[in-house]
Amino acid sequence: MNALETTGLGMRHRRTWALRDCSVAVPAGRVAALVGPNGAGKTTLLRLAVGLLTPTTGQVRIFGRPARESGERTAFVAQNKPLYTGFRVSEMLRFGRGLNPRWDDAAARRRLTELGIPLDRRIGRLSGGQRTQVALTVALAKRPDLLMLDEPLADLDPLARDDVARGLMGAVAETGLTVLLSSHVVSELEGVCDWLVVVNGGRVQVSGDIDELMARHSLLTGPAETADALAARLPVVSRSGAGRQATLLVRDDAPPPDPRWSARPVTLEEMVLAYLRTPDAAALPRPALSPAH
Ligand SMILES: Nc1ncnc2c1ncn2[C@@H]1O[C@H](COP(=O)(O)OP(=O)(O)OP(=O)(O)O)[C@@H](O)[C@H]1O
Repeated sequence: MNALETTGLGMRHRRTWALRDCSVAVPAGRVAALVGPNGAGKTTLLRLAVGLLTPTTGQVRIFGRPARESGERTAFVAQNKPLYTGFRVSEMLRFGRGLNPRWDDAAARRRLTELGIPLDRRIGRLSGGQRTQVALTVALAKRPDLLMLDEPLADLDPLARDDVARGLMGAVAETGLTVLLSSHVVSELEGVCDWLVVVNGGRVQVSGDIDELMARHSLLTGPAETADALAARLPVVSRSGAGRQATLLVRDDAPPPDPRWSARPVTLEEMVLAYLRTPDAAALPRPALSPAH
């Protein structure tokens, strides 16, 4: 079962396509990273998925049902962490309890106590990391099956990022929910996320299991004068290097056919950057979508 599935999804604002022909699937139980440069369409995809925007083309399904019917099954933490800064944390919880029939107040209080966040403190007086944790706690207390977060790690120091990432992973382990989070900080997604979606210029470039994707890519280094000949024989994603040495990031796990070249595994960041530098490259075919609805 896919937690999120989009087919031919597009969103146009007047003449600008914020997202085009986007077909992706995030299987249930995954922690998926949504990565792309500024203006790539990440927020648009999340807002469409949560039903806050109506698509211009295509459709979104949440656990097999149209997004607008998913209601209580999804929770969304927007980029600007929409918390009422004048509220105390306890008032925020009371507010959430009143609005959400599935609200788990005991779990929310327990989580905040464990994090050392005082319930009587006003939201506006919390640090950025604490505010993110409160927004995350409120979202988790709704007991969603699919939690979507727009840039939850932005504006946080490394320690706070690590705390937030651990908090998310703990929640996934405890409840089995699916998470989709957008981020610019690719290096910090390693070990947190197990599914990757890359969007660039409104289009999907990559969608798949992170371990499988990394196993299928390698970084080749060798003499620059032979790079053209090698590149003609291999699916090259991006090319770099200066002087006499060239580096090719290829979508291939076989040893290089030229003994003057050496190969090593890619890191997640290298792979993502290679795609972002080459907007025409794509690691698709896409993951299997469920049969046409
Ligand atoms: N309401 C709108 N009206 C016009 N254009 C919009 C609107 N919302 C988004 N866009 C455009 O659509 C594109 C995608 O925007 P989106 O916010 O989805 O990108 P993003 O990947 O989340 O970017 P960032 O990483 O900077 O947050 C951008 O070019 C943006 O300017």
